[in-house]
Formats: sequence, structure tokens, C-alpha cells
Amino acid sequence: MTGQAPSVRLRGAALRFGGRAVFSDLDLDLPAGRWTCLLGESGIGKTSLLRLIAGLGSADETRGHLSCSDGLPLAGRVAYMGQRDLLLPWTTVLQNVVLGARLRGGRAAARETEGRAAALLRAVGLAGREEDLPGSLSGGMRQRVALARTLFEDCPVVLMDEPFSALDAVTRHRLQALASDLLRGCTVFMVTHDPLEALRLADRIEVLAGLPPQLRPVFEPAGQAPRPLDDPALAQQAGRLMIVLGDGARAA
Ligand SMILES: Nc1ncnc2c1ncn2[C@@H]1O[C@H](COP(=O)(O)OP(=O)(O)OP(=O)(O)O)[C@@H](O)[C@H]1O
Repeated sequence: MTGQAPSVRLRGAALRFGGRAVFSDLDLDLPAGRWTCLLGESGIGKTSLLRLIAGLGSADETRGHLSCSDGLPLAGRVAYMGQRDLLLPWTTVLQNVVLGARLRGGRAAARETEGRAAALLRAVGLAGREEDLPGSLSGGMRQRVALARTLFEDCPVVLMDEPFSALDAVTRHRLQALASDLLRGCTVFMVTHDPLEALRLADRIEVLAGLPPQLRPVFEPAGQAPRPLDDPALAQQAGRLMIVLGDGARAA
């Protein structure tokens, strides 16, 4: 990772589409070098919050004060992996992975850069597909390319929106471990619908719930991620988390 990961602080976040507020006056802290997972029912505003932090607002009105613990701007050192893979259809898988680095740094050290990208594509199970166009890949394969691109970015702050949702259970399990390993030390904020995934990967779990939606810090799972799924404590915590999620949905 390039540079020390800062903590990220958001205060008074508010967002409206048309006349409708998605949320107003949200506060969020992402501790430095820790992995925070966000759960909440569909449509509550998780993606909107992630996009607001990434500076990708498409809302009619966005407010909030975003700051980093080192006093530097977040812009330029945050990797964002959205729900849609946003791969460029006219260029190869490998070129899609290196795109961000190319745009920032020109063609310098291209061979070394491509070597690292190819290694990441191998790690996500796409060896031999480097020269293919994205259109020839399945949805899950495209998601793996997007994940490789996010890991390749080498940013201290990483925002991910359901990065493993399109994968089969075995691949998901393997790539969770890979991401956990490669993003160690980064400040990560990840949206997921899967309580077990959150419990496996997160240092902290937040739930967005209620009307108006508020963030509720819920869990700090014990032990180091990635936690084994056959740990009985995980199943117990997943049960508790489901109750909190259900209560949040009823309160809305
Ligand atoms: N571009 C848009 N234009 C209008 N409304 C939008 C737009 N994007 C999101 N919304 C609305 O904002 C609200 C929150 O959407 P958001 O995608 O943030 O929810 P979410 O919690 O991420 O949902 P999911 O879990 O289903 O992905 C929803 O009511 C949605 O209809």
C-alpha cells in the first residue's frame, strides 16, 4: 500500500434524490487500518453513503464534512469498487486492471506493472484470460476482474460495495481471504448483505437502520480476520446480528 492509512471521519452527511431524503445528519468513523462492514436492508442508503464518501455523488443534494486523520484530502488515495463492475468493454482484462495506474502514471514501468496485474489475475482465478475482452466473461468473472483492479490500486483507503456477491461459495471464501490478506493495514469500508461475510472479515460492523436511517455500531468480532467459518462463535454472532437487522427493519 502507498502511504499510511488514515482514519476517515464523516460528519453531518445528508443526501436527497428529488424531494426525498435518503438520510440526514449521519456521522461515521472509519478507524485507520481497520476493516468496517456495513449491513442494512435493501434500499436504506448503503450504496449512497459509500458513493458520497468516494466523492461520486449523483444525488440532487449532498452535504457532509469528510476529513482524514492526517489532514490530507481523501481524493486521489481511495479505491472504489461499485456494485457494477464498470469495466471498459473495448480493452482487455489486463488493461482494465492497470487502467487507474496507467491514467495516473503514464506508461512508465509498464512491464513491472503488468506483471503485478497478471499475478493478481492469477490469484483471483483468471490466469489465461488476460487478453480477453470483458464481454466474453461471466458476471462472477467480471466481478473478479473488478476486485483485482481494486487490489491493484494499492490505495490506503478502500471502499467496496458487495464485492463478493456474484461469486460461488467456494470462490467467495477464497477471495475473501485474499482480500483480507492484501488489504491488511488499509482503511476499508465494505457494504455486504451477508452477516457471516461481515463477521468473517470485519474489525467493526455497523448497521444502517431506522427512519430516518441512522448508523448503529453493533459488533467488534474477536480474533483476527479472515475468521474460519466453522468457528461456532461466528454462527452465534450471526444469529445476534440477524436479530439486530430484523429489529432495525421493524423500527423503520
Ligand atoms: N440515482 C438515483 N436516483 C434516484 N433515487 C436513487 C438513486 N440512487 C439511489 N436512489 C434511492 O436512494 C435510496 C437508497 O439507495 P441505495 O442504493 O443507496 O440503497 P442500498 O441500501 O445500497 O440498497 P441495496 O442494498 O438494494 O443495494 C433508494 O430509495 C433508492 O431508490
